[in-house]
Amino acid sequence: MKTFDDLFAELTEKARTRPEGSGTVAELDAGVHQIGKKIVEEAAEVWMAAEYEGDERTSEEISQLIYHLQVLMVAKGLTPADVWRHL
Ligand SMILES: N=c1c2ncn([C@@H]3O[C@H](COP(=O)(O)OP(=O)(O)OP(=O)(O)O)[C@@H](O)[C@H]3O)c2ncn1[C@@H]1O[C@H](COP(=O)(O)O)[C@@H](O)[C@H]1O
Repeated sequence: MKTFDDLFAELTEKARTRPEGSGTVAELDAGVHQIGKKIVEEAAEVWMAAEYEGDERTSEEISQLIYHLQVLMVAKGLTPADVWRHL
């Protein structure tokens, strides 16, 4: 099972090597404005899933929100430690 740190390392590597067909690379190239829109969209999907769609769907939507948050972190050059220090 992939952890937050595993995914972050994978996305950081994708940003560095820019493999063909990577959705992460495409999203990074689209820029912070587009990534931000995906975050807002996924956050709304988490909310709707939590109210109406059950635990499995909610978990899936949360994973997608985490993914897009991580893409934003990579785009901005932020590390998990930059975030954790605010918790
Ligand atoms: N975990 C994710 C992940 N979560 C979400 N997404 C993207 O975010 C999109 C979800 O947004 P949408 O709501 O538009 O998609 P959807 O098809 O409507 O899905 P639902 O919300 O309806 O479930 C997906 O289609 C993916 O493009 C992800 N894309 C990639 N990853 C992981 O990131 C890693 C690198 O991926 P690549 O850069 O594509 O190689 C791999 O380990 C992937 O598993």
